[in-house]
Amino acid sequence: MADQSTLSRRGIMFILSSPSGAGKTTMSHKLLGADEEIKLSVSATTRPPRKGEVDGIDYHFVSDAKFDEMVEKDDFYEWAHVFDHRYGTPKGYIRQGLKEGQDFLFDIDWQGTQQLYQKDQQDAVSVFLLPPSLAALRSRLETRALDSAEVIDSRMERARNEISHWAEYDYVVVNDDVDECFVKVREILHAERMKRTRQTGLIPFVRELME
Ligand SMILES: Nc1nc2c(ncn2[C@@H]2O[C@H](COP(=O)(O)OP(=O)(O)O)[C@@H](O)[C@H]2O)c(=O)[nH]1
Ligand SMILES: Nc1ncnc2c1ncn2[C@@H]1O[C@H](COP(=O)(O)OP(=O)(O)O)[C@@H](O)[C@H]1O
Repeated sequence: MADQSTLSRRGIMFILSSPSGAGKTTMSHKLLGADEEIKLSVSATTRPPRKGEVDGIDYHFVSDAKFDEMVEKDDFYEWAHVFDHRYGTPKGYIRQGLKEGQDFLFDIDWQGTQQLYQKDQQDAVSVFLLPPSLAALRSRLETRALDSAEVIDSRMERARNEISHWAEYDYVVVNDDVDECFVKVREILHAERMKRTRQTGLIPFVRELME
C-alpha cells in the first residue's frame, strides 16, 4: 500500500522575488530551515559579499572576468544585470534534481523569473512578496544596516520598477507580519506539491488501485 508521501513527483522550481528589503532572504532562510525537501539554488554574483554572507552558501561570489567566462561557457540557466552587478543561476544539477523530485528555491528577480518560465514552465511556481508600504521598505533596508545610504537610495529607486512586475507572478503575498507571511508561503509550496500534473507516481498507483 502506497501512502501519498511516497508517490514519486517532479520537483518544483520555487521562485521568490520582491523589491530589495521586502523579505525574500528572510522567507528563504525560514523555508530552508523548516522544510527538508527544498534546497537553495545558489546564484553566482559579481556583487561583493555583505557582512555575514558566506561564499558558496549565500552566493558564489565571483569576479567580472570569472562571470564573463561562465557566460561564455554557457554555464548559466539564466542571468541578469541587477543594480550595478550581474547575477546568474548556474545550470549544474537543477534539471536532473527536478526529475528526481528535488525542489529548488530561487531568490531571483523578475528577469530571471521570466527566463526560467521560458525554459521550464511546468516546474516553475513563482511568488512575489510586497512590502506593506514603501516607508516600511525603506525602514527595513535601514534596519538591515548592510548597505550604504547611497545603495539604499538606489534600491528604493528600483523598487517601483520591480513592483510593477507583480502581475507576472503566480502568487502575490504582502509581507507585513513575518510569521503570517511565512505560513502563506509554506501553504503555497505544500499545495503546489500536490498538483496532479507533478505527481508522476499517480498513474501506476491508480492502475494498481483499479486492478
Ligand atoms: N536573475 C537573477 N536575479 C538574481 C539572482 N540572484 C539574485 N538575484 C536578484 O538580485 C537582486 C539583488 O540581490 P541582493 O544583492 O542579494 O540584494 P537583496 O535584494 O537585498 O537580496 C534580488 O532581486 C535578487 O532576487 C540570479 O541568479 N538571477
Ligand atoms: N515582515 C517583516 N517585518 C519587519 N521586518 C522584516 C520583515 N521581513 C523582513 N524584515 C527585515 O527587513 C530586512 C530586509 O529583509 P530581507 O529578508 O533581507 O529582504 P530581501 O532579501 O528581500 O532584500 C531584514 O533586516 C529583515 O530582518
